[in-house]
Amino acid sequence: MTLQRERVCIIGSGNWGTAVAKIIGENVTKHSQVFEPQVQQWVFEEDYQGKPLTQVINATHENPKYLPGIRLADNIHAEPDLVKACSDSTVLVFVLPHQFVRGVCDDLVGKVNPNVKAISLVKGLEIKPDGITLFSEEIGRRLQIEEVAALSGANIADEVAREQFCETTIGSRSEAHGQLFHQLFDTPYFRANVIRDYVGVELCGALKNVVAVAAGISDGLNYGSNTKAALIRLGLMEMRKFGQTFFGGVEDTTFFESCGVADLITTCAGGRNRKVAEAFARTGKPIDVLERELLNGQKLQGSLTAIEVYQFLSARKMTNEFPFFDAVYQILYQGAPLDTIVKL
Ligand SMILES: NC(=O)C1=CN([C@@H]2O[C@H](COP(=O)(O)OP(=O)(O)OC[C@H]3O[C@@H](n4cnc5c(N)ncnc54)[C@H](O)[C@@H]3O)[C@@H](O)[C@H]2O)C=CC1
Ligand SMILES: O=C(CO)COP(=O)(O)O
Repeated sequence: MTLQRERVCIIGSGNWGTAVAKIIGENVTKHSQVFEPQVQQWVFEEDYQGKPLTQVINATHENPKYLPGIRLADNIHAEPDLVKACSDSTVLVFVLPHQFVRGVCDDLVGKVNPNVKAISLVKGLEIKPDGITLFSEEIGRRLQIEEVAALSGANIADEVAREQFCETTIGSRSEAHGQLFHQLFDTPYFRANVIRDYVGVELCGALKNVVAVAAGISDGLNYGSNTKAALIRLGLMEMRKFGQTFFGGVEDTTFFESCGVADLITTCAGGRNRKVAEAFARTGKPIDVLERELLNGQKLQGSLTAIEVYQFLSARKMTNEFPFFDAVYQILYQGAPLDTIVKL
């Protein structure tokens, strides 16, 4: 009997999506008894210097818009048609800015095999005033996929792409899926640890972005390392409280994984949320203007998550129980003084 090999599709091709494509392209070749060699990558099509980006990627094996200077394996095929990219696949890797997940899922309803295995690398939460959902659960519910896993960690994409050692955390309810995703992602320079607490993995990945905004504001005020460390600690406590209050089962040990305290440290030191928040503090320009000016099409997650968390808490009259998250929102969007962040 010959076992069916897994066919992988990566949904997304930004900075992280491209770094992950590099890892996946190499790992499917390494584990050739488990995975088909060809990997599809859905690319949100755009013009790059007069040519479609997918054409450029397929010709040069590089995504010069979102991860310049990094070569992808030849087995990565950039595909502009979402349904075509996914329809034949048995493994789906969602790696999109969180504001686009809803639209992508809308386009995929009824188009993917229900036995497909899926993992979300999205750092954000599906928050509406009336409720809060993890993207793994939202993707699973919308596309009728069982037990969608999550991956999150201290993983600044450019550093991972340059093969600088780091760790990551995979949260999977299913042990078998956890093992499969370990084979798909783990490398000597990107060490993956599989745990069961997918809820904690995703919550950390989403909420640390709001803390990174606070860290950027602190940098913009020329405060030093002590202040940033204090903000990281205060933010971490509030992340934990948010998990305990709205998601009973988050385990404290998850905060000690790469997705927890390690991601807070790296994002608050070198991430995009930090960088744009620092510019906000220095210039006073609106965040969306700075995002366009500084990120060349890459997207912020923390400033949006700050609004979503605020609206969610506000609808429950609970903003005063989460003063850190409230302060970030008030500074970014309500004109509160920048140093509100150190007067909690
Ligand atoms: N960049 C990083 O260092 C890391 C990012 N992440 C997370 O990975 C997720 C994806 O982020 P990146 O790959 O960095 O993306 P990015 O922010 O670098 O790029 C934005 C992406 O969105 C696409 N896009 C634009 N409009 C769209 C639309 N209407 N529909 C669908 N896609 C559209 C663009 O083509 C581009 O691929 C985010 O949740 C992020 O927080 C996680 C770890 C590291
Ligand atoms: O999630 C990240 C690193 O783990 C990247 O954070 P930024 O989106 O702030 O760059």
